[in-house]
Amino acid sequence: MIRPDKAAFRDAMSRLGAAVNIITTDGPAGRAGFTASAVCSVTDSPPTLLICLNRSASVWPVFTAHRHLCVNTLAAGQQDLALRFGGKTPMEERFAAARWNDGVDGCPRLEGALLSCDCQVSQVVNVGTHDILFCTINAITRNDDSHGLVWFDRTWHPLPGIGQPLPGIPG
Ligand SMILES: NC(=O)c1ccc[n+]([C@@H]2O[C@H](COP(=O)([O-])OP(=O)(O)OC[C@H]3O[C@@H](n4cnc5c(N)ncnc54)[C@H](O)[C@@H]3O)[C@@H](O)[C@H]2O)c1
Ligand SMILES: Cc1cc2c(cc1C)N(C[C@H](O)[C@H](O)[C@H](O)COP(=O)(O)O)c1[nH]c(=O)[nH]c(=O)c1N2
Repeated sequence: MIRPDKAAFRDAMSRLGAAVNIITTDGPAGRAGFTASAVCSVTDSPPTLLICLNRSASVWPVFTAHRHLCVNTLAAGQQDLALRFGGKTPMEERFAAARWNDGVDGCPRLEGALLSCDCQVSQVVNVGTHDILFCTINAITRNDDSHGLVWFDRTWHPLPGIGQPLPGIPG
């Protein structure tokens, strides 16, 4: 058994494979985006997901000022974007690395993403260092020709395409 200090907690969490997303927003406070793996389905009625955002992130004031955002789930081949949006890089350089379309609420939608969800923030709950943003989904854009991508054990793992099981594992 290991006492769950910060390092032990992170080591344990590194074993939870996760999709990685670029969360974007645009509006009066400007355009902003950050990388998030702490994204999760909450309920299908109404369609809701949650995002955990560290309140110390440079993007926090922008996401707090806006009520809309877009969750762009990275496809295999888009992993460089996760590092660009994962901190320290100036905002214009982050967005310059990819092509974007306007979502229904005006937030940047990533071209070629596995999935993009245009969302409205319905509720915010503070837990420790993070805000949990509960988001109602207004529109979904899917790209079924791309391959999935998982962050597991602090590195990338490409997945097969939609409807294609992993070799050796029955679907
Ligand atoms: N939820 C988050 O805020 C979160 C999640 C993943 C990564 N990150 C950040 O990305 C960078 C690279 O992360 P990594 O996965 O290579 O190694 P890491 O050792 O920093 O993190 C391992 C795992 O611990 C969890 N984690 C990390 N920082 C956290 C935080 N502040 N709050 C809650 N959970 C956290 C995540 O599940 C992460 O995959 C780090 O700076 C990390 O803080 C933050
Ligand atoms: C793979 C991966 C996954 C995550 C992150 C990073 C990386 C590389 N980061 C960190 C987050 O992207 C970073 O803090 C923001 O970009 C803000 O950085 P700046 O404060 O703008 O430099 C992150 N932050 C957060 O608040 N919630 C999350 O779920 C994640 N997940």
